[in-house]
Amino acid sequence: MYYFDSFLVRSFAYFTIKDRLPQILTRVIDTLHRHKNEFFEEHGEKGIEAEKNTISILSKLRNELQTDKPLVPLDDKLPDVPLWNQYLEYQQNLLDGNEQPSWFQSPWLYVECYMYRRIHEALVHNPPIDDYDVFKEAKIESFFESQQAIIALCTYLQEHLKNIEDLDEKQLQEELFKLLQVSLWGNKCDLSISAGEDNSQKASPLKSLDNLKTLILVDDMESIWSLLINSKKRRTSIEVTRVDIVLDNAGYELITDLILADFLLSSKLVTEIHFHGKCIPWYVSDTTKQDFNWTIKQLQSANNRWMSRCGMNWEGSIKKGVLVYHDHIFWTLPHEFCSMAQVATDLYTELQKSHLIIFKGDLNYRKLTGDRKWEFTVPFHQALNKFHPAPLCSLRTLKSDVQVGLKPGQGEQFVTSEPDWMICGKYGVVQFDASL
Ligand SMILES: O=P(O)(O)OC[C@@]1(O)O[C@H](CO)[C@@H](O)[C@@H]1O
Ligand SMILES: [Mn+2]
Repeated sequence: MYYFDSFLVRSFAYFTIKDRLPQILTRVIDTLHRHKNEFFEEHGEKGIEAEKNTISILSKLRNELQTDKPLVPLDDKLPDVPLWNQYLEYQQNLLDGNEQPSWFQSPWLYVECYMYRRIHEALVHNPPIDDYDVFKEAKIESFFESQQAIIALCTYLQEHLKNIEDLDEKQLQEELFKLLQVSLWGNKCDLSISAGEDNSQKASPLKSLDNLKTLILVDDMESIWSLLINSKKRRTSIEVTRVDIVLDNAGYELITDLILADFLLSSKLVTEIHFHGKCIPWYVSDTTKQDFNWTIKQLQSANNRWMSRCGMNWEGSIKKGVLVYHDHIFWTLPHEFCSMAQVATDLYTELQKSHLIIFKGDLNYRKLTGDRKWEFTVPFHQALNKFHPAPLCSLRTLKSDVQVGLKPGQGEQFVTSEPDWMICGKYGVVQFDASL
């Protein structure tokens, strides 16, 4: 480990930038090669030309990355370009005069986000394939690889929870805890950490919960339960209880989030759910609006009756306005969340309407905590650095070396027995922050 301009450039970060990011770029180039005919059929010669140009831009990008070239401003005229280029200037100002931000010499969080935005820029510059999602194939494959687990969850929701009104409070709490854990462990299925290798859910999601419980390092599920049940008890017939879920990966993880949302609505713990997805293809498997709509349609047309019932119900909830999908450019900027109030005031104001914001996944956790090398025992509230639009919680499996809110010795216990405990995705947290 070494310090660089107050950012600790960490060994895992270096591995990611030097090895994993080029692998991801290579997969993207390979995907474009493999879809050449599709581009020709759809767009003729123009499609082939666009594919060729995009591949050469991405090959050049990969070389820049691998040879630690300076980071350059974006120029694809999309609305987020000024924010990206201001951020580059901010990074420039952190350095002394003659140095320039470069791939190895800039904060990991920034250069990784920057790479995904540069991939998008390469496509945007090459109509008519400018709206092509280079990760779509991987996300779809991951969905189909997780079919058994998805069927198990839809069956559980439709069969086991069909008489949800008859459940008493204790049973309701138990079901909430189960589905919070299913949503937490759904976060293991992320294609960025696997650099695109299959990372689908094979085991039955509900059967494995008990022996995974000990792997939850921070368990604030009780706090989430009391916030929701008290809000339900206090709520008059015309009032709203709103939960926002800041989504992470498409495929299996998105299903776990939809199942959790359905339970929250059907149990009347919550009256509306707001989902937040990404505006552009991001970190290989993150959910875009296209992924969200495709997933609902896919369920509806499934030949499994419980899957299609879920798909119909969820489309109905969207039509009724109790399930709302948002996407804001802030989620695909490099900024830490403590700057949201300044950088994306409209989004911060929107999130202030929520009673509970659930942040899914590791990248969101890194942005919540500013991706700093905090001491493990620093309180979560302190690491949030005044980011607090509403009570919030993180459901995150550990895939990068930042963790706060642990008890003394809880992190240190792994240093010898499991040195990669923070990056292997085996451990998780359900970490809650109540109020300012
Ligand atoms: O946010 P997610 O999907 O849980 O994880 C994103 C991730 O795979 O990408 C980064 C490493 O490349 C890390 O933040 C993390 O490992
Ligand atoms: Mn992700």
